[in-house]
Amino acid sequence: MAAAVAQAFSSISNGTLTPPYTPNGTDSKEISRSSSPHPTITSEQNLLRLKAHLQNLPTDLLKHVHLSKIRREDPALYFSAIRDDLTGLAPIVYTPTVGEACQKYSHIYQGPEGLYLSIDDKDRIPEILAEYAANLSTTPQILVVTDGSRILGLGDLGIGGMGISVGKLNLYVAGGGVNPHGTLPVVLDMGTNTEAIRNDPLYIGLRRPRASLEEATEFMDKFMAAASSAFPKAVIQHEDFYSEAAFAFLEKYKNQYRMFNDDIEGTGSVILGGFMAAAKQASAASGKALKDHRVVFLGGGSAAVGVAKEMMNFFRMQGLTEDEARERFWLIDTKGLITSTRPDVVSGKIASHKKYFIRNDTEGKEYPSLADVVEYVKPTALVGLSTTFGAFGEDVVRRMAELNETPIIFPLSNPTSKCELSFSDALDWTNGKVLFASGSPYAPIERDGLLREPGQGNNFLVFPGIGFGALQAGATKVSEGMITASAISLSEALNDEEKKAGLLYPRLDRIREVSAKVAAGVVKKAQEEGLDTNEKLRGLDEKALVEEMNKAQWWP
Ligand SMILES: NC(=O)C1=CN([C@@H]2O[C@H](COP(=O)(O)OP(=O)(O)OC[C@H]3O[C@@H](n4cnc5c(N)ncnc54)[C@H](OP(=O)(O)O)[C@@H]3O)[C@@H](O)[C@H]2O)C=CC1
Ligand SMILES: CC(=O)C(=O)O
Ligand SMILES: [Mg+2]
Repeated sequence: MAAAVAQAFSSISNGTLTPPYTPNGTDSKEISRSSSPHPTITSEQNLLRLKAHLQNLPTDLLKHVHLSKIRREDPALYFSAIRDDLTGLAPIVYTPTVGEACQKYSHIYQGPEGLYLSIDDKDRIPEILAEYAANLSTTPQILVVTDGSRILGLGDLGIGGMGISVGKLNLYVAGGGVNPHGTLPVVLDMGTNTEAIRNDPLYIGLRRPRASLEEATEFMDKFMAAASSAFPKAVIQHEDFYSEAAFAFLEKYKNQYRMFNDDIEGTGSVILGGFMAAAKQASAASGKALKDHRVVFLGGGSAAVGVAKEMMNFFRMQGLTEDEARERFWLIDTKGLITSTRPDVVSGKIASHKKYFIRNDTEGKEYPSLADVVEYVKPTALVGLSTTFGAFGEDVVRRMAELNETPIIFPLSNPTSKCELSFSDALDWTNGKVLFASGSPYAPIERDGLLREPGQGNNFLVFPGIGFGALQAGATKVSEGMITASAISLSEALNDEEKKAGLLYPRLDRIREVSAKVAAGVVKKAQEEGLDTNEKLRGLDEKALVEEMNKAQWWP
């Protein structure tokens, strides 16, 4: 079938639109059968062989490339390997290695992995998607779409952003239990502003500067309408759009389509969930009321603003008003603390998404550096979403430990090469007192006879459950309430052993269980808000909903 579809597509495509992709290998059964040279070779042997081969490959990028090939040829084998060792393979198929894979996408390209749509084809998007849908044997349920403009903290990688759409969908399958044949990675090629990429002879995307937001919006309008019409039940996840576009698209489409933005909302959810656990531990140690936590953010982009807004719910739960909750946050960008007296704020040039968190209480004084802000605010928590490696320096981290019994420090920028603070420095500079979560994984460290396990504050703990829950509920949209419900479900997913070990997040090897709980929370909220259409799930209590989510999960 794939060949037939490819042919159908090549007849209407040009430019960078590649032939249609069979989502994560729609025709995998056929491929597996024909690629097996002898009928006595078992799937167990194939799995053992894959694991042995991976161990012999010298770099994580080579492992990533090999696994990508396996995923296209034999998804069941690929997802069996991930099922057996998610903790070991997540850093290969996802952050940090996926960042390098996106940077080198055109160099390691082995064939289409998803749907590549070029802005040059924007007037034919409805036709292209309708034909694509008509030729698929399985209907996509989850689409992850990027324009490649802000891939992790690595900047504008153009068409290389396809790697992130693929990586996220692998986690939808491995972590959330979505059927791989129901996943569709999409990249919208709108050019790239990274000149070195445009000049690379191997680059497979459009060699033009990135489209303006106005032109991009015209393209997105067509894509969102056509994708929702071709796949009316699918959930569309927006991923790694540069901050201005991310907010503009979320605002425009959130009430119109079944979509959410992972960087703004998924990250908001996962950090709210982890902060709930961290704040409780910190308050138990210090005696400080939960409502009195103070949070400083390094970064004022889509992730920082999205997380700060979602974290406000923590303070609302403590009884604060919206204004009082907002007062618990201080955001810093490259120009320092965002204050009402800063020249770019006074002149009105500040990006609109930052305006909500402008501080009006600094009496004309500016605080240009993180150290200045920490001294001024005396925060209980520090969150890094600045894309700046090592930005949480020794002085600042030591000061946090002087100010707090157990400082909460979340350096969340990805990949590891952009992370604000390593786990070992965090432990050393706080004398082991830190409550830590990073965006990309760090290994546990033994300290004072105890094994210290870092948290991984990464949206992959929630987006599979958000998408799966919205899908199962048949939700008409993904509401803010559903996002907050996902955070609460995540915070309630810690088991007794994990709580005793002081973890902020459930262990990765329980991700399927956790995703089912997150999805159930999302379904429940959709029902409460009257946004669900799946009548079969109505009237079920939380336990029954979790069971339904478990039952609906696909296993390799
Ligand atoms: N852990 C997770 O689950 C997630 C992590 N992330 C990570 O968050 C990071 C940021 O993403 P996003 O918000 O979309 O990106 P942006 O590039 O839009 O935002 C980065 C922000 O950091 C500020 N900044 C950059 N350098 C410094 C510095 N030296 N000091 C102070 N501020 C600085 C920028 O300031 P200015 O505005 O002045 O340019 C900007 O506000 C990425 O690395 C991404 O991988 C994102 C989503 C999820
Ligand atoms: C994790 C993620 O979504 C990001 O770093 O952009
Ligand atoms: Mg992202």
